Amino acid sequence: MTEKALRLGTRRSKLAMAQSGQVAEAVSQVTGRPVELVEITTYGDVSREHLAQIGGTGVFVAALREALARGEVDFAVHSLKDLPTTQPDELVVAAIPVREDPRDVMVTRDALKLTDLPRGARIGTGSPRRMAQLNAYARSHGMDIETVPIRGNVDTRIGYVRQGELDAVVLAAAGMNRIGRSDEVTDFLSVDTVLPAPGQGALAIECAADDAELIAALAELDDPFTRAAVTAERSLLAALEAGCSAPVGALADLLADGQIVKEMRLRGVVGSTDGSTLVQLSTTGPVPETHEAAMALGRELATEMLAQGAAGLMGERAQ
Ligand SMILES: NCc1[nH]cc(CCC(=O)O)c1CC(=O)O
Repeated sequence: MTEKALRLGTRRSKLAMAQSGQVAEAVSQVTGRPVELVEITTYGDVSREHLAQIGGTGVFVAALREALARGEVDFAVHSLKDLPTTQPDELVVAAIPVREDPRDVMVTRDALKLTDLPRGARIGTGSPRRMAQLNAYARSHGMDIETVPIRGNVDTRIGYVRQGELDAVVLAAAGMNRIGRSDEVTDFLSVDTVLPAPGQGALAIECAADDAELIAALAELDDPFTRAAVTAERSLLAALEAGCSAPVGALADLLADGQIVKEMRLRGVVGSTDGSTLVQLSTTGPVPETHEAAMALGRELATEMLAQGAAGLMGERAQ
């Protein structure tokens, strides 16, 4: 007897379809049930032009959440970095699987590395976080670059390089991996150069808070270390009172002594998009074993960053 299929609500973009497809397989394995993809078309998908005006990736998350709340689908997969830090009561993030590569990468013309880009190189990115850190790096390394605000999906962004309009574009390694285009990456940016967005590379699997059976099954896909890390990163973001378009980077990782995990380190950065000012701090503590402990790690670092002037850098937006 075959069990009734679980319905996974997904956007139809290449990235969304790729990550939903991968999670569908894993969920099918742990539940023993088939998983059916249900495409949710959002206003943002229909009109890219309007997306900038109606507020970025939040609209996609909102549409999926509405479908979940209406019971049209059983669960949804989000890129954690696009997920608002506030959690609606009726929904729960039932699993955060092991994180992919959190780094940002570049696709450049002639396969150049960041350090080899010529004077006046034009680097496309719509992210104030990426702009701030690339411009700060250029300033401190005597480089002359220009960050150019761009938008669009992976194809559009890489297209600017292929067509010769830009020398480089910045993307997330995880996205490139998930859509099977990591071979086009020409430089992996060190997190010391560009700290990724809070939650970058991680996925959130969300379902209704009262679906106890599904929550229990999805819990098998949860990675507690990834969950602790992204919780700390997102707590930092929330405590800075910043949104997903703020110039904030955060990355938590484990410090190990040989095989033995000792501590969790949380790094944070906020900057002005021209790179003239960066507030960059890190803190280290015991690996958080509870949600509250992970939240506290993020709040502590935020307090220190605010004391060093982070608040004044938060208002900036991509032009
Ligand atoms: N803002 C768009 C977005 N949201 C999630 C990813 C892929 C990486 C991830 O899952 O963290 C991307 C693409 C990018 O930033 O290049």
